[in-house]
Amino acid sequence: MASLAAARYGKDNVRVYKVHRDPATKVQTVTEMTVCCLLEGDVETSYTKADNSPVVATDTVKNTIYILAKQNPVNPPELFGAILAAHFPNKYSHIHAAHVSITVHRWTRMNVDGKPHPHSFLRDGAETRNVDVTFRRNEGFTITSKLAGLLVLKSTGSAFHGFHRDEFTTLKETWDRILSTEVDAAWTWKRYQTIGQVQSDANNFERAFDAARNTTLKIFAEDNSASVQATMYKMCEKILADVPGVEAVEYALPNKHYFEIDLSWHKGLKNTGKDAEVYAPQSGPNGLIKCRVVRKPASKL
Ligand SMILES: O=c1[nH]c(=O)c2[nH]c(=O)[nH]c2[nH]1
Repeated sequence: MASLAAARYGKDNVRVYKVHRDPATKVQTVTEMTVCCLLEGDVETSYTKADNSPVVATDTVKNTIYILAKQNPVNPPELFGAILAAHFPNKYSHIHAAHVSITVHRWTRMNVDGKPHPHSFLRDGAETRNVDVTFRRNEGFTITSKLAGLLVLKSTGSAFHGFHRDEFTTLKETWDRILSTEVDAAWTWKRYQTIGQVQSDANNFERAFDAARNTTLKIFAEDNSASVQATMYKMCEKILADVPGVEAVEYALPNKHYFEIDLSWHKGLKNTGKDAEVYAPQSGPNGLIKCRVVRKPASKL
């Protein structure tokens, strides 16, 4: 006997663009995002009995994303995600939860002749701002904000020594190495009960994103890194200290290796250790270091 243990369905890869035109200044502002919206509820018979009657079609989900984007602000994405997620359980009594994931793509305003251009933008990097919002009837909203795909490199100021050694170990200790990673950072907010509560934190979502990005860059650049682990923990600590509404911070950092190349075979060329200048960037394998940091429970004393 089989039984349906979990099910959710909806539309993925819904691409949406929205423009805001300021009539007074004629300045236009654009947002481009990719949305995934999955529903959960009393839809079991659609899987087990080929009964489509409870299915809010995924095409309807896509239409709803467009309509709600027209009728509501799409910024901050945390708020739009919450509006969208709440819509489905509020409209359909047999839908109990909605999971919305939004990827916001960069369109950075162009500077032309030193002045911000009113309606022209550039894609300055693959970095995205993402959110995951789940709304469950009677439970409220869980919101995780993310920064993804931020590629960074430092050419010194990173070491890795004192690690465990045994008969499987070949890695040499280093006191000066290249450190490069593509930052994936996520911070989870305290639970919200109402859209009003999410709305009143709108500025905090914007500030938190800027703080998380600035903290990531500043600590990456300034930390005399003992390891990816030690550096990422400092980033998590700082974000928790700076953003009171955040309960947990997570990072996933690939360690993108740059190998020294011994060129001594060519006329004794010195290119290792302190003489290393030409390196071989590696596509893989790469280290992958993850952590999740939460606030310490308050002492009972
Ligand atoms: O910062 C690092 N952490 C590791 O765990 C590790 N392992 C490794 O081979 N190089 C590195 N670098």
